[in-house]
Amino acid sequence: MIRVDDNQLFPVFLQLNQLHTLLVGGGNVALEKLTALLGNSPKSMISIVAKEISPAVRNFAGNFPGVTMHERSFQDTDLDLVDLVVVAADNPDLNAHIREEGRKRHLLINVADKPTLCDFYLGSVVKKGNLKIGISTNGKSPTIAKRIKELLNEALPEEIDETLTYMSKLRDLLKGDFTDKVRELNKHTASLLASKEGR
Ligand SMILES: C[C@@]1(CC(=O)O)C2=NC(=C\c3[nH]c(c(CCC(=O)O)c3CC(=O)O)Cc3[nH]c(c(CC(=O)O)c3CCC(=O)O)/C=C3\N/C(=C\2)[C@@H](CCC(=O)O)[C@]3(C)CC(=O)O)/[C@H]1CCC(=O)O
Ligand SMILES: NC(=O)c1ccc[n+]([C@@H]2O[C@H](COP(=O)([O-])OP(=O)(O)OC[C@H]3O[C@@H](n4cnc5c(N)ncnc54)[C@H](O)[C@@H]3O)[C@@H](O)[C@H]2O)c1
Repeated sequence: MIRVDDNQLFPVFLQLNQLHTLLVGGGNVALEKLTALLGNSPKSMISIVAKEISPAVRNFAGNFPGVTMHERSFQDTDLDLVDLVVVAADNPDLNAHIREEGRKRHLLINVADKPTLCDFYLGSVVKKGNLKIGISTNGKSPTIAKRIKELLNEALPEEIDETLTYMSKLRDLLKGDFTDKVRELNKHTASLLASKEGR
């Protein structure tokens, strides 16, 4: 049986465009994390620090005005002006050092593919307009997270975004107190579950 307390992750959705992220490393894994960060938040402010920045990272990052690149070794002062840190370097001692220095500054840190060094994990993401679903397997299998993403991507219609926009407009139009509005909004969405209830 699954014990719920084994899964301690608390999901949040960050406004990365309002935060400053440091990415340490400029190789393949850095490119993957950069793609995930900018794919979701193209206006992110990201500083990349790496001894070597690959042409692929350079080309991709060049499309985003919020990204700055610094081709040199990491230094502790890189942590001074940031809110979040993602480490994708190929040096375990450096990972441990950044984690230690980051903790001193109360920063949240992700060390790519090293769950024990992470304060937060990146997740698989399903996006349909305003709808965004983050998927985590509690670090057990990112491959399964990716498959569930593919499944949900196929199952959810693109029109779901129109429904969200309609509901947002409807909420603004509704009169009455909070309870009245919630009752009305629930009435309007009941049909979304009708096929399930009809079974
Ligand atoms: C979701 C996604 C987001 C992203 O990276 O953007 C992500 N990994 C993705 C893909 C992926 N990564 C790996 C594989 C192949 C192997 C496999 O599946 O095991 C695949 C699949 C593929 O590439 O097809 C390798 C891997 N990853 C981790 C380990 C270490 C370990 O497990 O101990 C190893 C083994 C390294 C080795 O063997 O050396 C660890 C982490 N990877 C996480 C996130 C966090 C947990 C998320 C969760 O709770 O589920 C966590 C804990 C930390 C973090 O990195 O944040 C992204 C999906 C992209 C998509 O949606 O398409
Ligand atoms: N490539 C993969 O598919 C993969 C899969 C799982 C795990 N990993 C692990 O992830 C890590 C990164 O992998 P990668 O393929 O991106 O490696 P990589 O060699 O392509 O990139 C490593 C990056 O770290 C930078 N770096 C190293 N020391 C630095 C320092 N002191 N300051 C600043 N930058 C520094 C390098 O310049 C380089 O840009 C490795 O530990 C690897 O074992 C890689």
